[in-house]
Amino acid sequence: MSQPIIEARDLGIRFVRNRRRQLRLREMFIHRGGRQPSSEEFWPLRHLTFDIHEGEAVGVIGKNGTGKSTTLRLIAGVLIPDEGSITVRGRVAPLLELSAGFTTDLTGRENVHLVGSLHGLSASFLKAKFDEIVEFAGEQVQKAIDTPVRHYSSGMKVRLGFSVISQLPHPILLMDEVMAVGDAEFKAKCYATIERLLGEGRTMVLVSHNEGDLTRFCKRGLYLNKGELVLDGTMQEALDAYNNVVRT
Ligand SMILES: Nc1ncnc2c1ncn2[C@@H]1O[C@H](COP(=O)(O)OP(=O)(O)OP(=O)(O)O)[C@@H](O)[C@H]1O
Repeated sequence: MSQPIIEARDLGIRFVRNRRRQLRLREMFIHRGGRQPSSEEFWPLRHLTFDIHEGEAVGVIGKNGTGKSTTLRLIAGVLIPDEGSITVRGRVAPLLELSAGFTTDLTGRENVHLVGSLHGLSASFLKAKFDEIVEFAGEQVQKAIDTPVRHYSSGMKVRLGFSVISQLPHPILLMDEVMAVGDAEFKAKCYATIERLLGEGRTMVLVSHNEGDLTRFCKRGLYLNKGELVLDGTMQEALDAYNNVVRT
């Protein structure tokens, strides 16, 4: 078998949670002029080992705050691990959080060009595809394309983000709760695009709380709990394990 396209080995990352913001008024008086309260380190993810092969669609499930988005950010290279390693053999098209990394003071039009070029799309390609990208994002975005993105709704940002990112030729697609904010029309467009991209042999890692979306696209599932990979099996096995814990 060929080498995995994504290879995580004993992967871990440490974050610092600064306690200062959580101090109560009384505690602030106690600490006044004295030693600053210490920051608290924690591991949102630790000891993660998995391989993902080219063409696989893998769903990631787990309660809120269990490290799903952090896993995607590590794969995207936005975060650097403190332990272990993550090897990614191919370029990544990331659709993380609500947008594709838009600059909110720039207009939709400017962001399409900026984000597209940051991901390696040429100016001539973007010019040729611009109308298609905006049309895919829908009528509301079309009307607001020369308005700063800070005035866009969450749904509008995701629509435009998905529209740009789905144009990338990169072999790996990362998606974090993309369909959750879209309306029915956008979901249908997303489904068709994802099916096309998977049909082309792309690899996808999908974070979602929607069982329908996960089972629709992913044969394989990773179930994370408290920053640990509890189960790496079929999507249904991962969902069953997650639901057993949630219901007890
Ligand atoms: N930059 C950061 N600094 C400190 N803590 C962070 C940072 N980013 C995330 N965290 C914390 O790390 C933990 C894991 O967060 P993560 O966003 O990966 O969870 P998640 O499983 O994607 O959650 P959700 O389902 O709510 O999206 C949480 O406790 C979160 O508060």
